[in-house]
Amino acid sequence: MTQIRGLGYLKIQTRDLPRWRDLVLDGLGFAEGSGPDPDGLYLRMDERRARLAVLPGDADRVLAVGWEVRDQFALAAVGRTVEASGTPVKVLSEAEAAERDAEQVIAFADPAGTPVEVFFGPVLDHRPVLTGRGQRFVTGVQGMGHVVLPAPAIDETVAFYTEVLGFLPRGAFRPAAGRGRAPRVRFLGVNRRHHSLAVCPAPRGGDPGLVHLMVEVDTLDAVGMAYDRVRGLGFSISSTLGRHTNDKMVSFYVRAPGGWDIEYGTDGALVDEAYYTAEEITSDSYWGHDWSGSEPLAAFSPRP
Ligand SMILES: Cc1ccc(O)c(O)c1CC[C@@H]1C(=O)CC[C@]2(C)C(=O)CC[C@@H]12
Ligand SMILES: [Fe+2]
Repeated sequence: MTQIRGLGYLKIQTRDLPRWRDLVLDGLGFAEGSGPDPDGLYLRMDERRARLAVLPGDADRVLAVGWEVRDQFALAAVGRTVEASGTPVKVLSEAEAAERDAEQVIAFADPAGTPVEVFFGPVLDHRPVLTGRGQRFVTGVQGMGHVVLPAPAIDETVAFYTEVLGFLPRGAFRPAAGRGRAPRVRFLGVNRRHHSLAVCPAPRGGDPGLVHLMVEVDTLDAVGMAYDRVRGLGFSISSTLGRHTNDKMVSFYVRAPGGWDIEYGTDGALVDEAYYTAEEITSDSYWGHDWSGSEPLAAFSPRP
């Protein structure tokens, strides 16, 4: 069994912070929090100080995917296992951990080059979470949501997450275009959320290093209102509303500055490990999820 309990936080860098503010505050109704960088944008979804941190910079890229473990013993165990696999692990200083609102943090890169952090002891903010539409984000024991990472060497990356970090296989998808040849998108889970991570075959690594971040809210109305609002703000809809066949989530995808998406969904299923077996889906959705209007994802485009 894995030590990892869920997706804890995501830290990214952007060249267009004002547009990010519009998207996540006005559009998607995240609550504004605070953090160490006075110029940074810190977003709350629950009692955590910041689940999503958006920092200004000269490139659009992921700075850290933060995975949460129970305590210092679990963190030490993960650190030892990752080191033993031949991946160098950095133990962050107390100041660096405090900057992340955690008691202790370790950092390393996965085989695709994604900056990974594992932490325990998140600092809480007990003030009410004033979301834009009064929606509640579905977090708690399911973690913050899921991330989809591009991986040029997908097998090696999946092996790292499953064999070293202990993520559980939660099925696969082979997009129809390349059936029989295309490598599978692989879904991986650590809790009852169907997937906390998916690894997507991509021609290259590098920036932005993300395909999408999925966050879940408690009602379909909140999803519909966010859909209307981001369109009103002029954001590009990468995929229309639809229901996925594996996690049963009803969601849409909106393009964020930087060439990757935020998936905003509701009604995700809960996996019961007592009965679950990993399956291969042959369609991403029962209905909807029309990607035909999507601008190309940076992760799948040639480097400019
Ligand atoms: C198939 C699927 C199920 C549940 C999800 O949360 C989810 O994001 C997906 C992936 C959707 C979709 C896909 O599978 C084919 C490759 C796609 C189009 C991408 O390039 C980004 C989203 C991916
Ligand atoms: Fe997703």
